[in-house]
Amino acid sequence: MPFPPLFTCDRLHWRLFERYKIVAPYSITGNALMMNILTLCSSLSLLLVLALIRTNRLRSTRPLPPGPKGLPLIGSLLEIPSRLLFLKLVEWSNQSGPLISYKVLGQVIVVVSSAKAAGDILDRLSAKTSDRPRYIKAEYLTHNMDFGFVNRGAFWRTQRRAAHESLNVRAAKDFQLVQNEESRMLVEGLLLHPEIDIAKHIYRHSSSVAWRVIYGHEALKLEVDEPGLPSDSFFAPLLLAAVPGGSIVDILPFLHPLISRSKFIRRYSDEWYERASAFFVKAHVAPQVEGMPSLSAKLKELGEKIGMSGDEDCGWLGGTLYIAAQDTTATSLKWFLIAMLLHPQAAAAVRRQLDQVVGNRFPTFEDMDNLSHIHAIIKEVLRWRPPTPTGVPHAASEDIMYDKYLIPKGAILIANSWSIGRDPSMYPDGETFDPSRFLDEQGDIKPSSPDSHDNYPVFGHGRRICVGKTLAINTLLIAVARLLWAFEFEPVRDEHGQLLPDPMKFRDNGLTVWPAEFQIRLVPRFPDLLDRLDVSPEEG
Ligand code: HEM
Repeated sequence: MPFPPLFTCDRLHWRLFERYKIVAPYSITGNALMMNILTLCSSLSLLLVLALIRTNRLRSTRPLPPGPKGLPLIGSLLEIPSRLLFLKLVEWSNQSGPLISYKVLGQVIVVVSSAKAAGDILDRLSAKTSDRPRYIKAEYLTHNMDFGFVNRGAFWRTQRRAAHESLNVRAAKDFQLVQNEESRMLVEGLLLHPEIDIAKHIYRHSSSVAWRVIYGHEALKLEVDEPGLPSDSFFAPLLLAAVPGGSIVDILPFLHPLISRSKFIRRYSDEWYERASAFFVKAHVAPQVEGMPSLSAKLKELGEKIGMSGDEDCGWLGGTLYIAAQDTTATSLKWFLIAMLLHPQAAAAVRRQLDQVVGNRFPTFEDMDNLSHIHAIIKEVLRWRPPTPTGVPHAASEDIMYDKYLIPKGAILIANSWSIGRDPSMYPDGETFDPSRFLDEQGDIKPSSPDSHDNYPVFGHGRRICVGKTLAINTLLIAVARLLWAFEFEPVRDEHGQLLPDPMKFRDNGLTVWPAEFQIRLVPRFPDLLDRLDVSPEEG
């Protein structure tokens, strides 16, 4: 059965199908096929008319920010890579400046690549720039239950407030107990099980912190997965769907009526939703470890007072946080290890401070005020290799005049945190990994620059700023301090010499970008390391 005309084997078809792994509608036959062709053709014509109207409307006002011209009507569709969008955005920003725009089928996408522009547009104008673009594929997957992907409205506000109640700077202190225990387990696991891939240790650690903080259950084990716990790859479709152009239905929204009516095409998303929903709700309602603080426990206690009483709402709030937390934290730790392999002098500088401040005992949260180098190294890792280099896109809810440009209502706004972290006015020589850029002459952390969010531009902006920022930083602080204290990191060698990772080799996981697989050898710094880890959770 041939494809409908739209899907003939041209470059566009190949790119779309190669990227989105769309199942060709081979099963559509006869009249149904004719109807679908007609629907598609009429929808396409409608879309082209809309694109023309939009283009003309914009031409009559101020210009859009500069950027690639693209082709008539389809804009830059063919220039957008199917993977690692951020590399293309960085290239265009380097050519055209800190505020650029491009179009895909009439949709305007504005990319913000300097700290000042991000501060002006995404922070100070956040009343107009904190919506999310519509993510149709994510809607199929989550049924609009993930508040990170929905527009501002009553549901977003209630969920965001409940998340903030449990994760703000003060509340996050309650979870240091979990972070202590988990970072100790990470070191112990790496020491006792060097045969297990380091990525698996890290994945267990970051997932387990999130799992315990959110649902209050026992720690996740390295070997035995929690029954029914979705693997990291399970969440990948959602992370992919949240990148602009990350799904075919978001590029060609006229397919939505067709897809939404076809149970056959939607069945994967529907099954995904059922499985995710069952898992999150079960995790929320199951009894928690007694006395353990957790988001679920708080929701059960406060319930209706904060408008969060239904198990589905509560389960999905936990699920939203779990998805947002585990992969971003694990990705940061992987980039940290790569940075340490490539820059052993930076690791040595931190260890000198660790040896002075904590000596032979296990570092604790109480040491953190005296460990400026640990803070600096985390800021630098997240600046140098932001785990979410294109952030989570915002949308403009009104026309905005910025500088001499128009950012039209409905434009998708991308905070290009890769380039913001290389903004020469704040981070000169941005390609170089140099944690000392954050330290003053006394070795203390320097006051942060304006619009830098405490030199953590990677956590986003405005009303949408990452709600788990403090939790994430605390998880990283204690894990990084303990890893550097416990081990020397060495590259693995083969007959040709050292196998050093290539920091420009990436694995695209949608919103997060991982380093390509790498190998590392961890050498304990103390012969009796295992005994030194034996601390009570309160001390630890
Ligand atoms: C290093 C780790 C992390 C990074 C780099 C990161 C980064 C981000 C970014 C860039 C955004 C989008 C902000 C914006 O739209 O301007 C975001 C949003 C979000 N983050 Fe994180 N995040 C991390 C850890 C966490 C953790 C640990 C949690 C939860 C426990 C979390 C929960 C969320 C949620 C729920 C949102 C959506 C907020 C909303 O739309 O209102 N994140 N994060």
